[in-house]
Amino acid sequence: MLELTGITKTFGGVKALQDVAMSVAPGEVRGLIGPNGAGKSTLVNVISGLLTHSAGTLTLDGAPLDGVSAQRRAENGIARTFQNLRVFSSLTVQQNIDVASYTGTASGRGGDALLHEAILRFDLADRLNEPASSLPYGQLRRLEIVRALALRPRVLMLDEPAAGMNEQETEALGEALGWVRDESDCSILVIDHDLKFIMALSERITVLNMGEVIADGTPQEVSENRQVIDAYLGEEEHAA
Ligand SMILES: Nc1ncnc2c1ncn2[C@@H]1O[C@H](COP(=O)(O)OP(=O)(O)OP(=O)(O)O)[C@@H](O)[C@H]1O
Repeated sequence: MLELTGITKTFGGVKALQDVAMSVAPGEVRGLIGPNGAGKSTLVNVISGLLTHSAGTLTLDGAPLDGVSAQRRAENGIARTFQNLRVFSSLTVQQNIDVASYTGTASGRGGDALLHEAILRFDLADRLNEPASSLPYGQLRRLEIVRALALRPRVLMLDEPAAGMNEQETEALGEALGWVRDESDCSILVIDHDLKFIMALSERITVLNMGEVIADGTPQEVSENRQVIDAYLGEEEHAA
């Protein structure tokens, strides 16, 4: 269980996060949505240890993460992808995955069979021996996710995985992530602006606005929440 209490992050005078509380249960998919600048990426950066929070506490399975380096957190099972792609373009797809496998704790969670299945589900099996630089954009994004899965994470954080994908690619991505949700005990925290995608995938959703949590609930609960409609969804999405 990943647990955040009172998380605050300031950049100079800007309060990017204010008193944020959130928990992600084992195996749960939690969506994180909100308008541009709401603090979503900052929150993922704080959880992964790229940024140090200004106040509050975060724990993984009861153990405090405060002061634990980003690398250590990754070794302890917190994996992530970035808004901008960060694969090793001169290595093959397989090598990219292997590097992550060696880096991970490989403590037995998941196992090779699960990783093999992930390569199939994320539609990379035909491209394993090709350099990552030869992959089209959608496949590169999927490679990033499989590489993160190769770390055998307990918590996988995805920062806008569907960004730049067409409807078909987004649908396929949603199906593959649904498989991760159903077949592994890995929790997923996913940011995206594609509401159809996020509503279908997430069991619970946290909504941030100007650094504060304004709603936390099932997709249906948050889509009917007046504050969320006013701050982010708008009447049209609500009606849809
Ligand atoms: N390194 C930084 N230095 C100064 N301000 C920052 C920094 N990173 C983020 N901010 C500010 O913190 C706030 C939250 O930004 P953040 O990128 O977390 O929002 P977001 O919800 O992820 O937005 P988007 O949906 O556009 O990606 C914004 O006001 C942003 O300008």
